[in-house]
Amino acid sequence: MEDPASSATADNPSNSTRSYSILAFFLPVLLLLYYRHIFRNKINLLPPPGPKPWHLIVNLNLIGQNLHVSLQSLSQKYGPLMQLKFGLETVVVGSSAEVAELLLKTYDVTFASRPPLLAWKHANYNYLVMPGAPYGPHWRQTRKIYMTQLLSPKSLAQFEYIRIEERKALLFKLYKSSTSSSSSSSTPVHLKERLFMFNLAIMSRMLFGKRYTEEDENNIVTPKQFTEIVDELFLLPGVLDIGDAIPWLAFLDLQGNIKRMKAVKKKIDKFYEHVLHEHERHGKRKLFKEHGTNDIVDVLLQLADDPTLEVKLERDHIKASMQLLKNPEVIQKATDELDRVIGRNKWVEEKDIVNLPYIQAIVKEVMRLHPPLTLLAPHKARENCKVAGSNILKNSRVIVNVWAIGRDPTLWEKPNEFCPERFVGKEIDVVGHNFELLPFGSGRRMCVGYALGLKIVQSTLANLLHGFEWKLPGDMKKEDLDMEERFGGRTSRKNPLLVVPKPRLPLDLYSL
Ligand code: HEM
Repeated sequence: MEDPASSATADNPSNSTRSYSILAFFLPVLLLLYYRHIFRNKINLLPPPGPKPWHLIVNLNLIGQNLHVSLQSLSQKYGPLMQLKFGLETVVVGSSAEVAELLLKTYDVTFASRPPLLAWKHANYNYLVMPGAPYGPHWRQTRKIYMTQLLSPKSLAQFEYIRIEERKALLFKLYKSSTSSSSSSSTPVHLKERLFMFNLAIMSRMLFGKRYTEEDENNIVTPKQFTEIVDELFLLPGVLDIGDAIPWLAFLDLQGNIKRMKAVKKKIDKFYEHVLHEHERHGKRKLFKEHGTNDIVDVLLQLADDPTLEVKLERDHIKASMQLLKNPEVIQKATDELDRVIGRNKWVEEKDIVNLPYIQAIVKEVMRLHPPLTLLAPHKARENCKVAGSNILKNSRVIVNVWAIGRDPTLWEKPNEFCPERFVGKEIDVVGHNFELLPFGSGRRMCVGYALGLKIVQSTLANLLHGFEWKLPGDMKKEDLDMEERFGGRTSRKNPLLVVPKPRLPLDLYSL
């Protein structure tokens, strides 16, 4: 009998016809599947929407003086997740609470690195300073040191005496200027400048064990030199440098920024060397023996001898880490709360803040409308990542516009109005849990000093309102107040805020 299998030979014409018809039937299906696969991948590869780049200048032509404002208006056209080109750099911008949550929480680990900006290379110890450090063992270890040594709840409590002394000194100086004028009207004070110096004094004592904000012949820098250095260090990472956008043009230093970065690095290096020598010379005899506390330089010098550290602390690591460095009704409500809770016979202490919900609401509202950093420090994508249906490419610079989120009309009623009441009785915090309010960021790269920053801001604001009535100088009206931010590393009023303080507590409280 003939084996049916043996009859199915290649040269059998009926068999070949059957194969062709099967192929003819499946080919369109296979092609369809293949094209669907290609098409779908192509969709997967689509970047976030954004303006079309042109030539070398690419999207830089769209950026005005205030980057956060330009980015906000572009995002109104292209959406809350958009992509731009700054030179050769791919820049992805998140401008809504949802997108911020995706970037900083859902895909936190993907976006936890920093782009290698020139400022972080030249002025900040070759990316060793924590805000500019790439994700990895050095950053992890530095962050741990800060969280467990300098900025732990215990250290913050130990250093409270510095904040109390500096706050007393600030309030005393404000009182002095309120009484210094011979005429009945007091001299206006440049409040922003005073607060900057106050913060700097606290940080300088906590970090270096000494106040470098006052004239002292033993100090290696004058207060003016010290503040100039700090200003440059804050400002330079915020500049848009052509060398960051087009790296092969960096050597030309077309804007002169690299020269500035190197100059400030030289100055800060000399300063740090001096501080380190002073600490080494004092050895175990602390500069502030009376409180028995170590400043951060002491802590870092001790850690430098620790053989168990994952990354050996070299002198440059230590120096890098040292670099940490309009409504009368509202005022009436705040002072009513202060009078009721604190009374007129004492100053506000940090521990009182929990009982002052209106003061807390004012701080939140200030941080919503005027976040000290309008854009979070840039993050970097460590790998390709699909976010909200768009593909973000590895090495993209990722920016979150917290200023735009704070003014998003879909999140906030009357977003441009100053209204602390919007926070009263609401569970919205500023420490990275609520993505509509992110003054300190969120996730792995969130501000490491948020607890200290908040303590200083809340207690200072409370005492400024408790201790003084505030008036605008002469015939200046509240409408004349300029609340516009200038973009840079740290935002600040474009024009100085001059105000006149008048004491409102018993005079003996103002003495040092
Ligand atoms: C009101 C005060 C402060 C505000 C509003 C603030 C805000 C911020 C923001 C927005 C970031 C970037 C977060 C991100 O990239 O996602 C940041 C990072 C950082 N902040 Fe602050 N900060 C304040 C005070 C402080 C203080 C007092 C310290 C130190 C003592 C500090 C140390 C740092 C460091 C080291 C980083 C980098 C963290 C990292 O890259 O891992 N900040 N801060």
